[in-house]
Amino acid sequence: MKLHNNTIRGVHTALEAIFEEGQYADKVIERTLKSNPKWGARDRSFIAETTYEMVRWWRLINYLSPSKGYWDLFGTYWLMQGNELPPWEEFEKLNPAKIKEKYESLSNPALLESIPDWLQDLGKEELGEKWDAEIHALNEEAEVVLRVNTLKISREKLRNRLAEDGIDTYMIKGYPDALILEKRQNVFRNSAFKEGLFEVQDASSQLVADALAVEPGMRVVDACAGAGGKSLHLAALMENKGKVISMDVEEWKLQQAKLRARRNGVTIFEPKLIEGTKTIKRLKESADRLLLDVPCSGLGVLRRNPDTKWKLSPESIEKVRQTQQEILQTYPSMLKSGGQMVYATCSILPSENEEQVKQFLQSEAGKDFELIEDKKVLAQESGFDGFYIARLQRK
Ligand SMILES: C[S@@+](CC[C@H](N)C(=O)[O-])C[C@H]1O[C@@H](n2cnc3c(N)ncnc32)[C@H](O)[C@@H]1O
Repeated sequence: MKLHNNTIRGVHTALEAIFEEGQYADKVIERTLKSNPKWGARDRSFIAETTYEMVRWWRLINYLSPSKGYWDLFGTYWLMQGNELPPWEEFEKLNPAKIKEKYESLSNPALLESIPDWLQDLGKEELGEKWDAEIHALNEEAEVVLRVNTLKISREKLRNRLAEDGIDTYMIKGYPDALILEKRQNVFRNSAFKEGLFEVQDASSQLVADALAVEPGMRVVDACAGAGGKSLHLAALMENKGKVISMDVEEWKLQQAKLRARRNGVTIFEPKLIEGTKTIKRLKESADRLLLDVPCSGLGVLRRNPDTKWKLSPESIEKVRQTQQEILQTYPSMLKSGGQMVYATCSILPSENEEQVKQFLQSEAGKDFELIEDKKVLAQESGFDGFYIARLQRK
């Protein structure tokens, strides 16, 4: 592949914003790509993919590179991918044989998987022998998965329609609404997306709404709805009949959800900002189903958000665990007797998952609840994001 100076500069600008200004990788890439309308489709995918991959392998690249200069870092990354460097003066300091030798003499697993030492220790402590294969799987590039909006089109019809536009997809067993892209490409510009015929949503994430066993006509509360990914799925499973009350503490996310609901043709969506415990109390025993898709470390979705590795800390994970238990202690009161709820995270750590549910069930707030089943979705086994999904019933 031929390298171009100006697209590499695009990658540098993005990396600077991510590592020096602490901005989120997805937002930075979106902005970088917008900054130069002259870049074609190939340039754009080079910038997006290279930035993501360099963020993913940042610790390892920094270790192998002769300096912290962006040209050295990029050149090191390029060589790590098995490519050759062009004879540019920017790459003069790089010695491919030296980098290879340094890589081959490595044995520290945290360096090899390019994660912080504390994360290696935590992963081992929580997942034991499953950790090594899990972090390896979480370092792979994610596939692009679509969720068909069955309110507007069937999976088969959407598949044919996308194929006409050169977007080939395949289906997999166990994920009734999913289509997986054969080849990574930008689907947001496709007319089918603009018409609300699909959303981009990982296959594991699609299992969450399925687990809630909703039916048309029910009153469903999605208490941590964010930008509404799972609310939209719930509404589709409910055939747009009943009510989906989508709550969050961040108003801007609910605004985004509102726009997406419109595009998806979802009319049973009702956004509700959580302004304190009062908002929760007002909905006491009013829901047939409750989804708690709680904030989490995001360690199950490192493939998609590799910058999470560098933003997390043991303290931030502890803080998020506290929020998870606070939510479990108060939000289930919104569920009617006999109703069901799902507690879900995109984390693979038992301390955010089954241990939280156990603590809830043993507490006063959980005494009327029982666990029906739970699913620990590991990336190494599923091939998709890591998730935890527990289904509980209120007696
Ligand atoms: C995992 S995300 C939700 C993703 C969303 N369900 C989806 O499918 O796109 C967790 C959400 O919980 C929200 N959140 C954080 N603290 C909360 C709280 N105390 N109560 C309710 N939501 C909260 C965050 O703003 C975030 O949008």
